[in-house]
Amino acid sequence: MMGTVEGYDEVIRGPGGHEESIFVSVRLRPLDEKEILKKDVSDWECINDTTIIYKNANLSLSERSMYPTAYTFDRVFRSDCSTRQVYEEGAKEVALSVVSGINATVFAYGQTSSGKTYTMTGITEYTIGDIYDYIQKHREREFILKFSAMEIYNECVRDLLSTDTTPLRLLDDPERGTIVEKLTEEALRDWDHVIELLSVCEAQRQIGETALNETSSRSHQIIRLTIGSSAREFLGRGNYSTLAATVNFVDLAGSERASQSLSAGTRLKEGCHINRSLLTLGTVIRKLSKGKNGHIPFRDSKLTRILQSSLGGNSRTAIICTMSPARSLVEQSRNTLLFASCAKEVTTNAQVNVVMSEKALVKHLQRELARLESELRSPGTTVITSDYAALLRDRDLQIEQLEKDVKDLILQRDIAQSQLKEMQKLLGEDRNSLMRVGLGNYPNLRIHESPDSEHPPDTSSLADSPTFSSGHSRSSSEDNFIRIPDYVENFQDNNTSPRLLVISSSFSESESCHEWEEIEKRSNGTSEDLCKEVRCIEVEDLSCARPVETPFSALSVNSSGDGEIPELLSPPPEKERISASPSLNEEKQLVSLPFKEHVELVSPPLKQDEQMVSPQVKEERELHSVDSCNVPTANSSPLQDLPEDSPGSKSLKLTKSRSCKASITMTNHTPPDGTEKEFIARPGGIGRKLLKFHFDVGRLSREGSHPSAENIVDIELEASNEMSSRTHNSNSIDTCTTMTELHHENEIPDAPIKEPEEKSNQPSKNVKDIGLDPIEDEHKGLTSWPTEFKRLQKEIIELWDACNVSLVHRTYFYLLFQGDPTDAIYMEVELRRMAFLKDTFSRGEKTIVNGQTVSLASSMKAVRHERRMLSKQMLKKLSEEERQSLFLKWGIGLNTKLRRLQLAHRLWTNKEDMNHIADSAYVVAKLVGFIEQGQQAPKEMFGLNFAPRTPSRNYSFKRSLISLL
Ligand SMILES: Nc1ncnc2c1ncn2[C@@H]1O[C@H](COP(=O)(O)OP(=O)(O)OP(=O)(O)O)[C@@H](O)[C@H]1O
Repeated sequence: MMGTVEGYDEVIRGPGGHEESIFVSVRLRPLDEKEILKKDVSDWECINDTTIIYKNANLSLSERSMYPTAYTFDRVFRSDCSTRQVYEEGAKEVALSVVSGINATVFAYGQTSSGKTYTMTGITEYTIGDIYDYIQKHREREFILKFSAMEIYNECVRDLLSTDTTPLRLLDDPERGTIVEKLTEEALRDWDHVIELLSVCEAQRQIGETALNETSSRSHQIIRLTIGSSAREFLGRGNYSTLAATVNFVDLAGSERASQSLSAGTRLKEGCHINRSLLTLGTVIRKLSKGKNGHIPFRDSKLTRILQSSLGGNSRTAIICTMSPARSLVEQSRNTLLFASCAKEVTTNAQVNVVMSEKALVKHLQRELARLESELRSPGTTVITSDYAALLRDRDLQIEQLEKDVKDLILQRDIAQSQLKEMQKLLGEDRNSLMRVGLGNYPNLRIHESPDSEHPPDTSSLADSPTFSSGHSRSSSEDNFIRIPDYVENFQDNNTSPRLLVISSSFSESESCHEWEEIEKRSNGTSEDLCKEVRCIEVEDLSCARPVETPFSALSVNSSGDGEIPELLSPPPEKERISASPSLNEEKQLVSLPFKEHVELVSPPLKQDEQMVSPQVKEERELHSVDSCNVPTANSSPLQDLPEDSPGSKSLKLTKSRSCKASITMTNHTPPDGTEKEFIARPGGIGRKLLKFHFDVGRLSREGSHPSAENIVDIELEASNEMSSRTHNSNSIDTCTTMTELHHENEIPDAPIKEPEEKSNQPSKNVKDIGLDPIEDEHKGLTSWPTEFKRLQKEIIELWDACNVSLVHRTYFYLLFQGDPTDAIYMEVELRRMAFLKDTFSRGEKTIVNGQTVSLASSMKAVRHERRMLSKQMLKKLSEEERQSLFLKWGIGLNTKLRRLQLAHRLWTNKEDMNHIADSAYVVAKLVGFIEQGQQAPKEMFGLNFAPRTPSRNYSFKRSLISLL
């Protein structure tokens, strides 16, 4: 693992790192002359080595009850303690870790004039002195010491060893953390050189007189010593290794209030900046003290950025809080102690940093490899260490998680199968039913027949129909077909992780097509390679719909992208049709999932769910089924008379959808060898499990009264670990079934959970059967959808954050998926994709997203760029008033520099706070014009594409955003 030692490129953190609390001590200084003159009294007393108390006898009862009177720390120092003692007992151990290759930080915090500089000056000198002593005593090693110093003044970083006052930039290095660009580093020659450099720093440091301290330090000062050491006997041999670490001595500026220091003008401005930095430091410490899980705003100030690793990362840290004993400063002193109390709870995880020469690295890796190999070869002889046990536990957890995933997918597949069965039933009963629901009137509708259909289409009956005219060619119908690029990328991984491939989506809007073409060009794929012709059907509206016995209208569609003219509505060929049985033996399993806004339809229970249907509904269905082949009219739908709350009482409505298509395909396919049996019988044998989840949804659309064929969403998911794979060209969809959406206004499908074992014995559940009865569902152990949604949403947000996903993507996804039960699949798909991405990044690997190679570092960079783009948009998209109110709301000073950039940098940063997420989404949506247009991207695009697909007409911005990914 890489460490963060400035000046060293490749630092390996050795073992032995452990969590350790920051060492916190408090130093009380004596009353100073001014305080004595003002007849101030000393109200604080260190009653032992660890406790300091407030001893004001005049304290009112309410004050006593409000504040603690005793505070305990690792060490407290009385006012008569020398700085040497403070160093020895409060900082030495931490500071000298640096000679052993462990980063260290010592900093002083406290109100102005409390003795921070007084203390830190001594600590710095004592430490460096001891380091030289150590070097003297360890002749067997060669040491290199480098000295640098900086100050943060008014939120600008200045090099204290240079006369150039140009602010230095902070750079983020994914491996080394925050780096101060161009900071001078002097190689130390000897002790005199140290003293010389320290006095240069002192002279350079911004000092300004305040009412409380004539030589008040107005800046935060960081003196940094980097020490590298190597054993002399290996030097020059090429296989040496070096211990490398830095120690920071941080003298913070005074945290006085502007009123107290009577600051005005420049001093007041300084106070604001100092306080902002200190405020952020306080917030960071407070948040860290509660754990490192939430968002820690290190980036909100230069100080916390630079000190990030010292405050919770790879560093040992000691904080000395200095305070005056004066009664008049009691409030400040309490604040200091509060800060110190929080700091006590913060832990860091320092590790030994080892820099290896290439040769040494190779040797080290060879040794490591040999060790691992021998462990693998003889696990029995290897002592079952706690590491090994932990590894096993991890594996178990992974297996558990995978089993859960498999169950979820099986359930989703079952649901889809049952829906598909309904469709097939519809097709089987009446292949021309779609004609009767009005499709014959749509001149632009074309439907593909699967080439190897067992039921060749009877084109004669349709030959004259413009709807099914075989005279259409793709090129002549561009306006009605969407060309969908198949950004199918094989995320081929080792055989322990599922393969995911993917991903395409598109809008029906022509601009979106252009956008796709743009992206296609960028990804070096030809349109032919990437695009797929989509054939969809569309049903005009409710008035055209007939009451049907199944919840779907279904068509077989050949979407192989071969340009063949669609010929006929036909059921899919037997071997490729989804079976209603839960068997996994089919080559592919097509699963339709409900999409809202598309179809609202009569949804009588599936056949296998018959027993779940109330007798009343059954009776009514029987009554109406007689008429099911007739073209209905709005007022002739017999089902309209059904009671509102009966399961089949919803009317069929096929409405417009935007174009969409998406494909997620796992590349391994189940060999038809009964693997599923194993899979079903041995859920624990995850390595041999295969799950295919083919999801294909054709979305129906219309243009006025003449809908155009637009959509197919095809998602095929397959998870396989050990299966021998045969390559599947995901660009071609062998047989797809276009489905309409099942959307029940009142019947909310809940999160599907079902044991795989049950599926062979029990009828598949239709979406509508799940979640209707929360109490019953609870009995069955089903999670309620709202709870599940929140969980998924939170997980996704966390993964976005971890993977540095585009903010625009997050925003669209967040705004589109607000908890509708039919969103479950999108949430699931997004979750999986992000988990995959995170996993890939965590292994330090790159992957390909939309034709571009993406790594953790590049995604980080892209998000930074995106933030800059967003900040630029603020001028265009937000009025002055809106901007100001946002700055205020987001705690950004109205006069601070780079306000817009600051705002952009705060967007989507606090993944714990859902209000923050909602606000961020709102701001981003506003900036990219999403809100303006009142348009929503089709949800399906998210199934499947990582890149933002803004429906915005602001192409240049949109493109630049997309190009960020
Ligand atoms: N423990 C101490 N014993 C004696 N004198 C002290 C002690 N601590 C501080 N002083 C004196 O108090 C004064 C203020 O100290 P110092 O400048 O270190 O405060 P500071 O906290 O760094 O203030 P600022 O934040 O304004 O820079 C100095 O004159 C210093 O000599």
